[in-house]
Amino acid sequence: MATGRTHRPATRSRGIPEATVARLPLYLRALTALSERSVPTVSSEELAAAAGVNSAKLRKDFSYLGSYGTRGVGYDVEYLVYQISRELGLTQDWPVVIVGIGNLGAALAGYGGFASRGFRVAALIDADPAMTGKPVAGIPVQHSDDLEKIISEDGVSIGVIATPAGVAQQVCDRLVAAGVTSILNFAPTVLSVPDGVDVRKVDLSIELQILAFHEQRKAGEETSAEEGHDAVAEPEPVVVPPAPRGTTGTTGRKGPDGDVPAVMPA
Ligand SMILES: NC(=O)c1ccc[n+]([C@@H]2O[C@H](COP(=O)([O-])OP(=O)(O)OC[C@H]3O[C@@H](n4cnc5c(N)ncnc54)[C@H](O)[C@@H]3O)[C@@H](O)[C@H]2O)c1
Repeated sequence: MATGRTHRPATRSRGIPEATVARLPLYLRALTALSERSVPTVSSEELAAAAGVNSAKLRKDFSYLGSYGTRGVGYDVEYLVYQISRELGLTQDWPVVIVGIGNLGAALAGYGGFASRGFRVAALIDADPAMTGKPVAGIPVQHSDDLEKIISEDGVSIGVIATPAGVAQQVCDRLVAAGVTSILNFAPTVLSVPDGVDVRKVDLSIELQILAFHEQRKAGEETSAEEGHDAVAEPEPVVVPPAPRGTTGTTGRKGPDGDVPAVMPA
């Protein structure tokens, strides 16, 4: 079933760059917080700071949405919430299935942030017969034998994989064959999917490893400062050219605002 990795162009069909798409949820989160405080307008600088993005980049991103704000007033918060939600496809309900209802799957099932962002947990699926029928976060778990039936009946296009790594590819293949075209993978394995299927991977241990790298670096800098001599000279940075269009870069670590840094340590 799996025929290879998905390669997506760096620009979506409607002309919005992938890096901009990756920042839209950051703007939306900041705008939603403003909306909840009934703040009517926001300047690009304030919103950029709240989203952790540079303000020139924010203005460029919003220009793709056709949103330019009003000089001296800023952006209308409610209208931007609507525009970004519409762009991200969040003005419609997305049924989601979670496969693998162990520690992680159960925690995800109970996560209120899905529903509030337009993702309805349509079904919880697990291979363990002892789990079948048991309610988790108020939803009865269904057996994985019925996966295909559940996907087609609920018109599900997004699947979350929270199974052990060893079965994740097989689960992924079944989800895709049943009609799922977007997968959020928590299992620590690389999934192969046919063209037209998007996979996003979440791995908290990788994030921790990156933090460990920075901690180690900070500790090294402090030791050098305490010893009263200059830190060991950093090697010259190597300038990494941007990946060619149409490829999925894997070497660059994404910054918080979705950028792949152009300069990486040697
Ligand atoms: N991405 C992250 O940051 C992160 C964090 C924690 C755990 N994980 C990963 O998430 C996965 C689940 O972790 P966990 O602690 O919940 O494990 P767990 O053992 O508690 O749960 C796994 C569940 O998957 C079910 N399962 C097994 N094979 C299945 C199949 N073929 N179809 C459907 N269900 C199946 C099991 O019955 C079990 O209920 C693991 O791969 C783990 O490494 C990732």
